[in-house]
Amino acid sequence: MNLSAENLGWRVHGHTLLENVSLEVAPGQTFGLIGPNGSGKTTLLRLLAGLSKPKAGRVLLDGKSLARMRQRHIAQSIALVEQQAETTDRIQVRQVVALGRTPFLSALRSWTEEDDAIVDQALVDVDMANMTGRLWHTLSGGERQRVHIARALAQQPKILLLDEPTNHLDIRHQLSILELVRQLPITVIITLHDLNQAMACDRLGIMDGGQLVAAGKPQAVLTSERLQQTFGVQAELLTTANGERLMRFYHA
Ligand SMILES: Nc1ncnc2c1ncn2[C@@H]1O[C@H](COP(=O)(O)OP(=O)(O)OP(=O)(O)O)[C@@H](O)[C@H]1O
Repeated sequence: MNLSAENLGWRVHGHTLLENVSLEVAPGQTFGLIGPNGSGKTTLLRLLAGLSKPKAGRVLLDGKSLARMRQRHIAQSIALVEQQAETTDRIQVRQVVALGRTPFLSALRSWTEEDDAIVDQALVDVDMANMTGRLWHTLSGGERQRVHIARALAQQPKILLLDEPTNHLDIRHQLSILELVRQLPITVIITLHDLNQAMACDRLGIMDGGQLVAAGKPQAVLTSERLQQTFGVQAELLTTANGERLMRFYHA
């Protein structure tokens, strides 16, 4: 499924938080959104998910404006994992993940064994299958993060939007979530602060001061000029024994 944004703008109390942002993410691509704190990444993701209505421009899903689609219909295609998503206290892990199936249930379509299987698989995918009965409020920050990702996976979205999904995770779970995300045959837009991890995306978009200042192949957009201008750092390029390129950063 193709997701695109045309000239998106967003303002709060007279402050412009997003200005003239246009982008297109092709089906199956993993698009990394990077940029300094406060550059507008979360604001943009919320507009792309249809959770906030743009003050200017529009978001298109396979050419159709999100503004014309019902929330339930959007939720059947797009899942968003927010940074500080909260969930009611007395709810078990499996119930949280099962919420991902909500957009598909109705008076005519009740819960089936297939829904159970989808929820089970999502729990396995994020390595939470051994905690299904645990109450939400007893989970650590990283465990909560993984449960929220599982809920989004259970939604079986065609487009998955992830806002810093690795920020609470230990290094093993960071790597496995990023690997999982890259292997999903769906469109993924993911915000990341680790620029070396971002290099593994198919394409990157760089946000700076509410604008998308560059978009394209990682090596084409993460130039030393861009790192200096947008992130205020310099980078040294290192090559590992197996030929992988890594950046080491220091103050500009
Ligand atoms: N409701 C609001 N009212 C006023 N300012 C807001 C509001 N929401 C966001 N902002 C401001 O808009 C800017 C962009 O915020 P946003 O959360 O989109 O940035 P971000 O790139 O996701 O940052 P981070 O990397 O820190 O998560 C920030 O300066 C933030 O303080």
